[in-house]
Amino acid sequence: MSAENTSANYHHKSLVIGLFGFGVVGEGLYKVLNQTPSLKATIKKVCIKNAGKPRQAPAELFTTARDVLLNDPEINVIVEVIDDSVAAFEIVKTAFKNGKHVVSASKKMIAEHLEELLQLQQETGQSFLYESSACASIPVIRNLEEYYDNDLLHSIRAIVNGSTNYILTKMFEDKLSYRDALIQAQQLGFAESNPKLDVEGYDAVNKWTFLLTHAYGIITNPLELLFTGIQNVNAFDAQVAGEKGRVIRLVAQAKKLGNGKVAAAVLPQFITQDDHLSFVRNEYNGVVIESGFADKQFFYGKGAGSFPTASAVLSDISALRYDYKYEYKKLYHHTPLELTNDFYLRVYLSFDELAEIPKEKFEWIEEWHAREDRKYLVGVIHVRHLQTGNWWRENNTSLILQPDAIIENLELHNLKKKSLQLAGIQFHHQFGGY
Ligand SMILES: NC(=O)C1=CN([C@@H]2O[C@H](COP(=O)(O)OP(=O)(O)OC[C@H]3O[C@@H](n4cnc5c(N)ncnc54)[C@H](OP(=O)(O)O)[C@@H]3O)[C@@H](O)[C@H]2O)C=CC1
Ligand SMILES: N[C@@H](CC=O)C(=O)O
Repeated sequence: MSAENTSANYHHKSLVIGLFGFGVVGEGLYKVLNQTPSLKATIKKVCIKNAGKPRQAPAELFTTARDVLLNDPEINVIVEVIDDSVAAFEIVKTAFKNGKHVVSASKKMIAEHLEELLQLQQETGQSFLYESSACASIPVIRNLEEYYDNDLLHSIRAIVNGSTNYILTKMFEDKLSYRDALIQAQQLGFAESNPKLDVEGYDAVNKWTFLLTHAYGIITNPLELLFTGIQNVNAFDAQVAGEKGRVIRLVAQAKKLGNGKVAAAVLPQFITQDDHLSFVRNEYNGVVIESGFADKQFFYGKGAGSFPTASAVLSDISALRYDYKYEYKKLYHHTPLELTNDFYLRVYLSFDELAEIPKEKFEWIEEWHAREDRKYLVGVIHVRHLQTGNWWRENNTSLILQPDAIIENLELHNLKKKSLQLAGIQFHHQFGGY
């Protein structure tokens, strides 16, 4: 080991930080760092957008000129926690080119530019750490990166968005209206500046995009993945869930299929009481990993908010003291796995008018209920029928995955045969010979 690399030197490596953003996360980090003197990391300058805003920190710390931070040779770490993904990408690119390590919380920026960011990291050799952008306080990226071998990771199911989980909990446990629950999520600092990103599933799918890279070496674009948010989940769905002893959560999932490819989606799902995710309430996140020999493991922690997010940023800053970098092992050192859209989902669909549902797209329908106010069915459908159409998001239609939603081809044949035998007659009656 060279002189520079002794543990004593790691300990004394001084980190001089240029911080971008002083909102929920940035201010949280400022406070957390002030309480962690042992880290020997100091914020030299903070770049914000609006000079006139009152700040709980000395005025001389702030600037609106980004180059003051990016061109300062003493600053060796840029921490980027702003809410503008376009500006964030420019900041991160310049920071790399100027020889600075980067810690970021901007999941939208990371998901949309992952390939370019990977290339820049390779070209410049700088560290780029972004643990806080996935599940805030839960160290899921480092665990996926360091612990699980590609071959052993059978599946991951996770609640990765704190705001939607908070809204669902408040709506269905405390009977708060959707609007009031969202306002609370905003006031508590959980929601994105544009809350559409949370409630319509963009934030969760952004996170899932790069978690798939760390889990399976998959590089994809958020819009390639099948996703929606909680915008269509309604009181009727909650009532059906309650009758069956389930809760509804927005779940990101990925499963390695028998053919070695990975099925992935981010959709609302009914969660049974014995599922670890049923335990995840309010702004908490949870991750259930199923692997070859360990069986199930469950990670749980706060998925949004000032200090929980700042704690992950702090941990990334601390990791820079020993030059930690993600190795993207599944991408560079293993054979990366491929995403597939060739699988089936078992879904619940509630709607006003049956005429608006393309029944012919279903392989089969297992349940059908018509109530006074609304109707619902449970059936099995190929993913391509959801990816190529918007009908399941429109006309007040709500789609929620059944608990064991992903069905592979082989399994399908057996299930189909059995279900046709059991449900075929009833099915004909309900749909007039369909
Ligand atoms: N809140 C949370 O729980 C979590 C948030 N994140 C992510 O962290 C990031 C920050 O979120 P959050 O703190 O909640 O957002 P806030 O809206 O609370 O704060 C955003 C900050 O960014 C600053 N800003 C915006 N544009 C620029 C720019 N071009 N240059 C410099 N500063 C700029 C704003 O400046 P000004 O103060 O002048 O307006 C503000 O200080 C986002 O990417 C978010 O997705 C990640 C995990 C959890
Ligand atoms: N808006 C996000 C914040 C953390 O990533 C969420 O609600 O999860």
